Amino acid sequence: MIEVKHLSKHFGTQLAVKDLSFRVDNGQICALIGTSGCGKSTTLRMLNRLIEPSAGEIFIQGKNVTAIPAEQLRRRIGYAIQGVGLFPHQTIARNIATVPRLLGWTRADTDARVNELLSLFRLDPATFAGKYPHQLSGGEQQRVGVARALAARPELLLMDEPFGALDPLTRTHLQDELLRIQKLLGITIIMVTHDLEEAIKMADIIAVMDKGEILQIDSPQALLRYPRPGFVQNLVGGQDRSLHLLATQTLADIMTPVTRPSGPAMATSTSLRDAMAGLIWQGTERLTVVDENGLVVGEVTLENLLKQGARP
Ligand SMILES: Nc1ncnc2c1ncn2[C@@H]1O[C@H](COP(=O)(O)OP(=O)(O)OP(=O)(O)O)[C@@H](O)[C@H]1O
Repeated sequence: MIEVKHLSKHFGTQLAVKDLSFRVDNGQICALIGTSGCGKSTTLRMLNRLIEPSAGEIFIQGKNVTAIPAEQLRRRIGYAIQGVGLFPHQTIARNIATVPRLLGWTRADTDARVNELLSLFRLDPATFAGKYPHQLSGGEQQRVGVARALAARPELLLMDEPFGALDPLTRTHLQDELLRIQKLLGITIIMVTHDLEEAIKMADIIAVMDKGEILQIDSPQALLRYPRPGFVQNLVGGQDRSLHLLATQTLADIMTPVTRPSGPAMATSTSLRDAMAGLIWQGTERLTVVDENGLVVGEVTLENLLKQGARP
């Protein structure tokens, strides 16, 4: 668990981050979202002490991190940034091995970890380990950047717009990959984004920041249903708010249990947004929900879907 209490940062006379307090439980993903210059990156960089706070405290698993030497702390916290920052003259394997090598892992343990991470990110070790960063696509490089951040099994992963520079398809794909890996490893993630859709898809809790302050911190659904008037409402209140709301739930959340099929089959994990698109596309008003073995477990009607996306 990571807890931040009254965290502030001055740059000269400018107060870039003002009295932030929040908490992220183990295994959760927290997204910091807000307009450019609102203090997201500064907040993230104070968590691993790349920037020293002007005031406030940070606790990781109940321990005040100011008591931990910054170097040691950074090795316990993974950090992945937009544009990756891979070392251009080192192979992919060596890039990923950076922190394990600093920590003095044995060659065998380091090699095994590199192979494990490459496989986890669906990059064939035999093909990729010996390549150099410039020989990889942007999406592949970004995966290596995240793999490197995870190499020493950190308890916390900080990500600063990790998918910012990618095309929408690659971006969606990498978001799915990261969610899969995060579930597998149970790691805690704090990510900076300026993309509401990304925050809704990835995060358990979203902190909306403006001018150095957190204006609201809530689950995606609560944020969309009950945004605070003003900045937050403007951020989430566009015409696609109903679609965002639908994206926060899956068929498993709203299905009526049945055992007989009554329409096109969709998996329990399908988001209501995708289900709605599927029904519109197929021109039908009822769908069948199936589990991972293809067994019928429920049904959902278009009427029911519409209610979920309606104004609260
Ligand atoms: N090292 C620094 N020295 C002086 N001012 C800084 C420094 N780093 C950030 N700032 C200022 O602090 C404010 C917050 O910057 P920060 O990078 O945290 O914003 P951000 O929300 O991450 O923005 P973006 O989305 O554009 O990256 C900005 O006004 C910025 O100009």
